[in-house]
This record gives sequence, C-alpha cells and structure tokens, in this order.
Amino acid sequence: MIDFRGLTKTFPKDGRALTALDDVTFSVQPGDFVALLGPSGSGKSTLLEHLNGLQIPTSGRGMVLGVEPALANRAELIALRRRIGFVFQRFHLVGSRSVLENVCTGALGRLRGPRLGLVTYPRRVREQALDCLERVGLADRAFQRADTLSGGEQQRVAIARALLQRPRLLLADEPVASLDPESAAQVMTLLKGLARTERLTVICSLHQVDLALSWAERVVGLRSGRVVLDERTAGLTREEMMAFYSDDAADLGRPDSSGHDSPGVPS
Ligand SMILES: Nc1ncnc2c1ncn2[C@@H]1O[C@H](COP(=O)(O)OP(=O)(O)OP(=O)(O)O)[C@@H](O)[C@H]1O
Repeated sequence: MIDFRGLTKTFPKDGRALTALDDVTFSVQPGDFVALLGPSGSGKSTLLEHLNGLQIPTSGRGMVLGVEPALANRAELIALRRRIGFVFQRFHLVGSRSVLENVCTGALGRLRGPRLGLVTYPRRVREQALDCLERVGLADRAFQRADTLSGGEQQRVAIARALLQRPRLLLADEPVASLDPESAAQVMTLLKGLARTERLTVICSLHQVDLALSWAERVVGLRSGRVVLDERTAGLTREEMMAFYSDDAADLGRPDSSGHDSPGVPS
C-alpha cells in the first residue's frame, strides 16, 4: 500500500537547506490504522503531503498504491489522488452551501466541468452523497447550511466528502485538533469504524498521545523529520508514549551531522 525508502525532503530557507524529512523509511499494509505523532514542525504534514504527491522527495523513493508520485505523469497523479481521501484540521467546507452539496464536491474529480448548486450534480452523485452522510450519521442534516453544524459534525461531513471518492487510503491531518474532547472521540471512533467496515487504510496525524493509544493500531513517531518510534500500540504504555514527547527523547534517532537546520520544536 505504502512503501517509503530513505525519503528525504529539504526546503530552501535563508540560503540553507531545512530538512523537513530525514531518511524516512516505513511501510503500511492495507487496513492499517496508523497514528503519526510528533512535536510541531517534526514533519507530519510534509510526510502526509508526500503520500498524495503534493510534495516530491529531494531524495529517496516512495510508492503509494502502486504508483511512485515523483515519477508519475499528470494523469497518473490525478488518478492516484482520486483514490486518496484527505481530511484537514479546519474541515474546508463551504459554510454557505448545504451539507449535501459539500459532500457532493467529493465527486468533482470524476465529473467534467465546474458545479455550483446541488441540482448541478447528477442524481446518482447526490444519492451516493446521501449514502455517505448516512455512514457518518448525518443524513438528517443534509439540507442544512454547513456552517450551522458543530465543529465535530463539520468534520464528519468532511469525512463523508472524502468517502464519496471511494478512497482506498484516507489521510487525516490533525483531524481533531480543533475539537472538544467529546467530538474528538466521536470523530476518532468514526474513522476507526470506517477503517474496519470499508477496509480503509487510515493515516492520521495527531498531537494527543491518549487518542493515538486508544484508536490507532500502530504509532509512527517523528522528531526533526526522522522516524524515532514505530510500534504497534498494543505493545506501548502511555508512559513510553509520553517519554517520546519529553526532552529526554530529543536525543532519539541519529544525530544531525548534515549541517542542515533541523525543525522540530516541541509544542
Ligand atoms: N512548503 C514548505 N516550504 C518551506 N518549509 C516548509 C514547507 N512545508 C513545511 N516546511 C517546514 O518543514 C518543517 C516540517 O513542517 P510540517 O508542517 O511537516 O510539520 P508538522 O509536524 O506537521 O507540524 P505541526 O504539528 O505544527 O503541523 C517545518 O520546519 C516547516 O516550517
């Protein structure tokens, strides 16, 4: 499903190279539910962006769903992105549009031309969108304005929109960071349930150790762009996870002898 070998990404910064990902090697099997943990700036978003070809590595190789994004042509990249759902911290819904229309936008990748208004979507797409809303428990809100829903509900709408793509891989970039604990638990429960029932592979970046331990099957920990932890959650204690965030853990991984700036400021 995913196989990254020695992936490194640098960004130019003040005339030097800032290493956002440093020799990252990891693979993910179909159906895995992986939590990506790490301090602010440790490279979580950059790693997720490499998974759908939004970023291309500076060196190393990465295969995603049988495609190497760095070598893919435009058509192959578009086809790859259609098979990958992406959920963001800030939902990215159009607040003035109905919940159902927001979900319908998940089909734009396979429709020709722009759409504005629910009736401009084919009936089949509207029915599929309603079905996706049912799967996230919000079918009764279909015709409400999206901005009248709570944050947790809006995130569930965003997940329904991603489901309409019929993805094989769902990437979630801090999907519960702006939610209260109860809504966060609901969203994580939903993601976990979908991973099981839809046989979806989920990679979810998180800041909360407890959420990762409760919902993920595996934790990949990043620090300064390096993978310093990769374990099944069943074999991990909360203390071990917290130690990953503590100052003592700052020395984990290889020392940076590259002369590059290292990001990764504990938040
Ligand atoms: N497009 C870019 N151009 C330049 N630098 C970037 C770019 N994207 C990320 N970076 C830098 O790469 C490093 C890793 O950033 P990234 O957003 O991946 O971290 P993160 O772990 O997701 O952080 P957070 O938890 O705060 O979202 C940071 O130092 C960031 O400033």
